[in-house]
Amino acid sequence: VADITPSAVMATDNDSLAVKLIASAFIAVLFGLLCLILIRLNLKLQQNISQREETELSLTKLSSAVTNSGASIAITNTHGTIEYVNEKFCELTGYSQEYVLGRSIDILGLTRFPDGEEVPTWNMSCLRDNWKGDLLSHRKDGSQFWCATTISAVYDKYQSITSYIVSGIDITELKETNSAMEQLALFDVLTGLANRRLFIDRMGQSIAASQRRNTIAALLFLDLDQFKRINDTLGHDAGDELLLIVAERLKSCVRAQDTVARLGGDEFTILLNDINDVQSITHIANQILKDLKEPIMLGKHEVIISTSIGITLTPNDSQDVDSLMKNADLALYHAKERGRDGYYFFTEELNTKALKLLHIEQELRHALQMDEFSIVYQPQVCLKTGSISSIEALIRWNHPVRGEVAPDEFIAIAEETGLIVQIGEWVLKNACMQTQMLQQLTGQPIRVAVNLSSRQFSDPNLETIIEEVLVETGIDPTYLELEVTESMLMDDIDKVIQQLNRIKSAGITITIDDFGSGYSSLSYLKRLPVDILKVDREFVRDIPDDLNDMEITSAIIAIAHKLNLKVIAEGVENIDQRDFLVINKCDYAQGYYFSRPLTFEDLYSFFTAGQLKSA
Ligand SMILES: Nc1nc2c(ncn2[C@@H]2O[C@@H]3COP(=O)(O)O[C@H]4[C@@H](O)[C@H](n5cnc6c(=O)[nH]c(N)nc65)O[C@@H]4COP(=O)(O)O[C@H]3[C@H]2O)c(=O)[nH]1
Repeated sequence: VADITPSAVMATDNDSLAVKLIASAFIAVLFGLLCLILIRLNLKLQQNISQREETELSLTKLSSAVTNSGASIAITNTHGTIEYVNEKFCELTGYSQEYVLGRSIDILGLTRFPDGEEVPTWNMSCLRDNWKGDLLSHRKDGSQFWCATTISAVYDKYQSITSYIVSGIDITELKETNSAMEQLALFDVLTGLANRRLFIDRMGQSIAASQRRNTIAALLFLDLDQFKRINDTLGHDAGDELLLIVAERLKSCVRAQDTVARLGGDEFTILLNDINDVQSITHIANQILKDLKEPIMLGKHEVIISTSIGITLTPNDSQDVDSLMKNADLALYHAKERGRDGYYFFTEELNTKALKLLHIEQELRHALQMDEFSIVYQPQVCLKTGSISSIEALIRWNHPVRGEVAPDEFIAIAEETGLIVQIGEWVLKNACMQTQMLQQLTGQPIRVAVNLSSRQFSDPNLETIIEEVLVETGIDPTYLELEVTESMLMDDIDKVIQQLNRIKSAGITITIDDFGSGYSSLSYLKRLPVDILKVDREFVRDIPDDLNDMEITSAIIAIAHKLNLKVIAEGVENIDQRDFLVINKCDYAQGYYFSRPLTFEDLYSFFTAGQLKSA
């Protein structure tokens, strides 16, 4: 039975209030906790949202960077199957996205040049590291382009490759510019043959290879014998065409492993590699000589050329590029000296001769600087009057150690080295100056004869030099005589005639020296504007013992007179020779019989004392 007394009722009310209070407190705590959790959850959620937003933003940025990148980008799986390409890829390759997705990256036909190394295979682990290189790739239309490519592997958290990113930039233009520059730097523009730089580089390789493989390499220097004449007469275009034809013919004479180069002008060089015997070289040299002699059509003109070849071998002659070049040049020079249209192998004797030549050349240069040259004069006598008609200037070299050196010992070397041009100018100037002085001292109209060498005669500055000397020394041109030899006049007769005419028009006398010793052709003699013929010493020497010489001498005198030319005989040593010349109406004579060559001082005394033997 329930206690329903008032006190009992009051107690019951108090208990339920307490319970209620506790319950409400509990609920409040619970609610508070819930709120806290909710707040924290909300915070976390907000954090996540902003993180996600950030990630999304950076993904958008990245994707936009990839999509709009100036580089072509493709993403493939580990087998090279394309999963993504950007716009630039489509622009560069000509493929649409739809076409390439799901296809292999091999559609680009990526290959690697020039070393021939192939692009790494896609499914191989060799791509762990990034790969960079230039690839020759193919567009959809088949055209090729050079691509500077980077292939990077993408890894997952377990360090396994999940995909590859292939990015590339078109560098075709750059490659083309580079190869054009390389072409210019290493190849001859006209013929497309190797130029000097490339040839020297190849020589270095050949020298090394011949040592390694125990074989011979041969270096051939070629010089076209008539190139200058063809260039001068038919013009430079014809000359260029000729060089192109020669280049083709030379290439056809050699094997694939050989190098043909053009060093400049008409200088060609050939490098023959892996030669086992010298016969193979002579065989090729003969083939070149034969092939180059085949007629060549230059416009309407058919020309026939020949060549001279100098050959040197490595390792036999040298293993040094410079020495081999010098050797081949020397051998070429010798081949030309021996009469052109032939080949000559370098020998050690050639080298010794060249070294000697070099030494004398240095000495001659020094002699010019140190004033070691002087001039002696040999009187030339008029056989009719017995008076001195002129004097011949003859150079002497007063060597500080060797004493007086005769011109026969150094003129040829000076000629060979080209120094004769400077030496000849020195003689011309000093001979004119001293003759002018002699004229003033003696009051006599003395003419001076100066020898011209062939190099001087073909020097384009000769006429200017003569003019300058005439002005500088003040000598009247009618007192200057120039002695040229027959061989100098043979080269290009029409040009020579014009040149002689110009010199003669100034009033200068022209004499053909050593007449009879060379080619002596009467037909050309008739055309040449010369004044005097000088009978070579050889014909005078054996007069009166040698009947032949006497007949030749008298014939030369007669012919010269028929052509209205004067005659002078040189090397007159005795009275019999003089008498013979007088009887045969020779105009002038020169020789020890009248006087030896004299120094300027002796010549002056000679004039003043009248020591001349009666002519
Ligand atoms: N046996 C003999 N010889 C005689 C007689 N009379 C003169 N001689 C020599 O014969 C040479 C004549 O000169 P050349 O025929 O022009 O021959 C010259 C000339 O070709 C060349 N030469 C000399 N001086 C010069 C020069 O200034 N310039 C050039 N380019 N050549 C020169 O050197 C050659 C030799 O000159 P040199 O030794 O001075 O020799 C001179 C002279 O000394 C004689 O009666 N008997």
